[in-house]
Amino acid sequence: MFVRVDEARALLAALLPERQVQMVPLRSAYGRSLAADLTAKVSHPSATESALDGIACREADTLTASPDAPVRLRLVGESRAGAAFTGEVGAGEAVRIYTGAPLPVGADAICPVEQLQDDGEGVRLRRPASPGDVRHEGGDFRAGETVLMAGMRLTPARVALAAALGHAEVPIFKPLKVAVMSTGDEVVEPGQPLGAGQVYNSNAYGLVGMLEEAGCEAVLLPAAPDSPEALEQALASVGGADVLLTSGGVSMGKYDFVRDLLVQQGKVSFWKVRMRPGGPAMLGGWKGLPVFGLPGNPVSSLVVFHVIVRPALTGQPLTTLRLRAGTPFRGLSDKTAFWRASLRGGEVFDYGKQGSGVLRSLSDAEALVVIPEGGSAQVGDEVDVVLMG
Ligand SMILES: Nc1nc2c(c(=O)[nH]1)N[C@H]1C(S)=C(S)[C@@H](COP(=O)(O)OP(=O)(O)OC[C@H]3O[C@@H](n4cnc5c(N)ncnc54)[C@H](O)[C@@H]3O)O[C@H]1N2
Ligand code: MOO
Repeated sequence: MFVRVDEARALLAALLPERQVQMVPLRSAYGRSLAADLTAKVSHPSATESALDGIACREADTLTASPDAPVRLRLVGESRAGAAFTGEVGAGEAVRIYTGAPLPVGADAICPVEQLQDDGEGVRLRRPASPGDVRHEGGDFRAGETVLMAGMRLTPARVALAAALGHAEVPIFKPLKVAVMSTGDEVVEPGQPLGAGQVYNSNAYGLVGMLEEAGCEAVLLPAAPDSPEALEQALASVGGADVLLTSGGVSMGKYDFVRDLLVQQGKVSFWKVRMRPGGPAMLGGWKGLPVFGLPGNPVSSLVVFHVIVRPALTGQPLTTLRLRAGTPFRGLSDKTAFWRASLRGGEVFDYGKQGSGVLRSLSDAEALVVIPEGGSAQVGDEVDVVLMG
């Protein structure tokens, strides 16, 4: 079955097990997906407070203040974080105040120290005090408000927000356990000598990194040689993974045994996706284990992971931007093209070397330009751009 990119994503998502939920301490929450909405236990700010170091006073008293005609107010006390001023600020009065300290009753505006002349008992304001420098109770969020939604990825900022909401632990979807296995007689581990016709196993290391970025538990398996028996043995030893990613052995060659094994002994959900690079990708199952066969070419394997596997594993859609093309991008009549591209000055430029073996391009190019089937783009046209992390 020859499927579109969105169909491939949906078919993979449908083979994944139902996600289990677990509570984790905030320290371990980064990168995970939130399994339930999070509600604020407190308001932030918890009280109306000052955004600056200066004085709190009544705005109305200070409207005429200027460098040439400063307004003088009498100091009646101090408000600092943890020790609020308990009196009331009356007309012509001011209270020294610090960033984050509660605004005293009666005051409605702040004037920063930079605009004050202090004579010990009073202050002269060179400009009117500003109500905009008051931070209102609950201005950020209110107790009881739902602030973080189920399904959101916990970025560092969202972990910080969960802490501010008052949660010490958060419910997350248990990470999927994803095994990675390269295949091919020519594939050699880095650190070993490289013989004629051999290649270092780069795919597995890129994939493990991308899985960890996607919040999955990655299991790196030894590379399997090109023999049906060895491959079958390797698959039988996978045990415990929610899904297996293989690289290599899915194309038309005589030694493409991943494809053969799934066709002969397993189930094939699809073989080939209407995309370039990465067309020969396949999805199937072997004895209950979902197997996603990534193409061996290094660029193909990482691009297919990025645009199909990652969104399916995380449930997060692929984020695309609209940017202007700085170079033309050709299209393909029957495939979506994902061309490696560089970003400069708000425009996107063809990286040039689009061969699927040019691993360097993945390091140099920050983005993929998506040209839909039958489309193309000229200089100045807006195109969809996928950022590569
Ligand atoms: N006659 C055809 N030949 C090919 C077609 C086709 O449609 N007709 N498709 C081409 C496309 S597109 C791709 S992509 C590749 C995919 O092939 P396989 O998935 O079978 O991958 P291999 O043949 O095993 O390897 C391809 C290439 O990648 C290198 N490789 C493999 N594994 C790794 C690894 N772990 N790390 C680094 N590099 C790896 C391998 O040495 C080969 O150079 O098929 C085309 N052929
Ligand atoms: O997917 Mo192949 O990547 O076009 O070389």
